[in-house]
Amino acid sequence: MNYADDSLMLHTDLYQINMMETYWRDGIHKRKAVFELYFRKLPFGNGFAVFAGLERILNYIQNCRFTDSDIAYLRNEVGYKEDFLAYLKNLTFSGDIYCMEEGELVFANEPILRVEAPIAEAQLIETTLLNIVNYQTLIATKSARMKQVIGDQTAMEFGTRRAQEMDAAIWGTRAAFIGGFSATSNVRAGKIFRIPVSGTHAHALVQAYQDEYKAFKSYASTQTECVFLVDTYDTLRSGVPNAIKVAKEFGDRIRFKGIRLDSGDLAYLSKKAREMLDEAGYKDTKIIASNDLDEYTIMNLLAEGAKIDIWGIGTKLITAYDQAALGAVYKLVSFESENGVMEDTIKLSGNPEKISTPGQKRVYRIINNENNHAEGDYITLASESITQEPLKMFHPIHPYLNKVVTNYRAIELHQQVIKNGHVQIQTPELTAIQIKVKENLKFLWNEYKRTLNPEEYPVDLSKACWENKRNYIEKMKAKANQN
Ligand SMILES: Nc1ncnc2c1ncn2[C@@H]1O[C@H](COP(=O)(O)OP(=O)(O)OP(=O)(O)O)[C@@H](O)[C@H]1O
Ligand SMILES: O=P(O)(O)OC[C@H]1O[C@H](OP(=O)(O)OP(=O)(O)O)[C@H](O)[C@@H]1O
Ligand SMILES: O=C(O)c1cccnc1
Repeated sequence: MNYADDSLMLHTDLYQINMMETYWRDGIHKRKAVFELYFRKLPFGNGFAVFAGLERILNYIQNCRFTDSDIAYLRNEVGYKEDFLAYLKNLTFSGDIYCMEEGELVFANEPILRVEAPIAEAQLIETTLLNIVNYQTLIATKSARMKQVIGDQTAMEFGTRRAQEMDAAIWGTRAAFIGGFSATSNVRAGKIFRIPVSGTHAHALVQAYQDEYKAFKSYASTQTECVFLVDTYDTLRSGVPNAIKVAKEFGDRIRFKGIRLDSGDLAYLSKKAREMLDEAGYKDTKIIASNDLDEYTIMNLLAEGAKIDIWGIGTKLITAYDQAALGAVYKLVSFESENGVMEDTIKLSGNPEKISTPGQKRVYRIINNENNHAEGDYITLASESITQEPLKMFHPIHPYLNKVVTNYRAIELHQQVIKNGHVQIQTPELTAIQIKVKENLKFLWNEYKRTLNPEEYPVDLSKACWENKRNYIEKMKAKANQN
């Protein structure tokens, strides 16, 4: 039997539904749970990450309802009983979600998103939320990292053909745009998200005509904006001269926008090609480079004085080539007890970095008013207020690393995006999110933004949050020892 693929409700791990059943049969499924989503280590050795994924999360939550085919599948193929299926059939997401804005800079071990919901519902959505945030944030971060190196020059996203399937191409393209890429070759992403689409042509065009000059001529006869790919046979002996020849022949009938280099020594070839274009009077014609580029090759090419104006980047961006996963997790930090009181929860680990921080929390960015730069992020318990001045910040794992900040402002990074299951915000235009990333980066000292070995940006706990964590560690260890 085939089941219609008509919802995302089963886009979760089986264990979530099994746990939901346990909670439901035990009658605790409606008890309020607080889960926080965060990652433990910044990707790519970068000094910051860029959060992306909220738009898709909101779409998902809005459509959170099991369809008939979902229920039929769970009944026929997984074997849940009718009473539990009846509960699932009527379920919608009824909780609250607090989240950073897309484009916010985010660091290790701070909650990006917080879910406050009946535990069964909060559990159900874990896998999808992680799936979305882990990928989109990874690609937005890779894109922003590349853009830090590229600076004000243009970066074009070329990755669809190499992406891990279609969803990755589409949402990865969106994340790449958030991180600072200007355009994509993926026309569907252009249609869905209104990302500018742009492109040149492939080697196949030249091969099809078996003659570079003829191929460029046919292209120029049919396209008004022309970027010629000049490396099919010999970049400097035939590619660039043929591009110039055709541009001259067509004159005002085309816009000779550029040439693309896709192999060989891109520094050397770009310099020579620039000379040839300039000599022929095409000073405004751009040089586009592609071929397995990443932030390191680009850094090298810039250091070599390459005359490249536009960077076309595919594989190493869309697949997050040097780090396949962000590793974000979703942890229960507080749960309603039998008598209706919220009690903090903790996950212990032999590795101090993996011990979760109990309690519902708030995250603030502390901006020094004197220099308008971020001193770090400050995590408090939700019950605390942050009015005390001066502010003592200390490292959560090495508390002797601390500092006192006096003249500052504290910007809360979470906003409520879902209330009782309903979306509370208007999602911003994609361009506005991209601009936000740029603005956010201005608050960061260069030491945190450099590509190689950036300084570690402080993410500190308030005293109350830290003491709460220490108390819970001791309490749970003592309990474990009694058993
Ligand atoms: N001047 C340069 N400095 C640093 N890296 C470069 C330079 N020129 C090219 N590269 C990079 O080096 C790699 C070149 O790869 P490789 O030599 O395998 O391919 P190629 O020159 O494209 O040859 P092919 O014709 O097989 O495609 C690419 O990642 C490219 O971006
Ligand atoms: O190198 P990337 O960063 O992944 O960028 C995308 C690559 O895709 C194309 O090559 P491909 O060999 O697929 O097609 P082509 O025949 O047009 O060169 C293009 O020429 C780029 O080299
Ligand atoms: O338009 C291009 O030049 C392009 C598109 C996809 C992949 N590589 C290059």
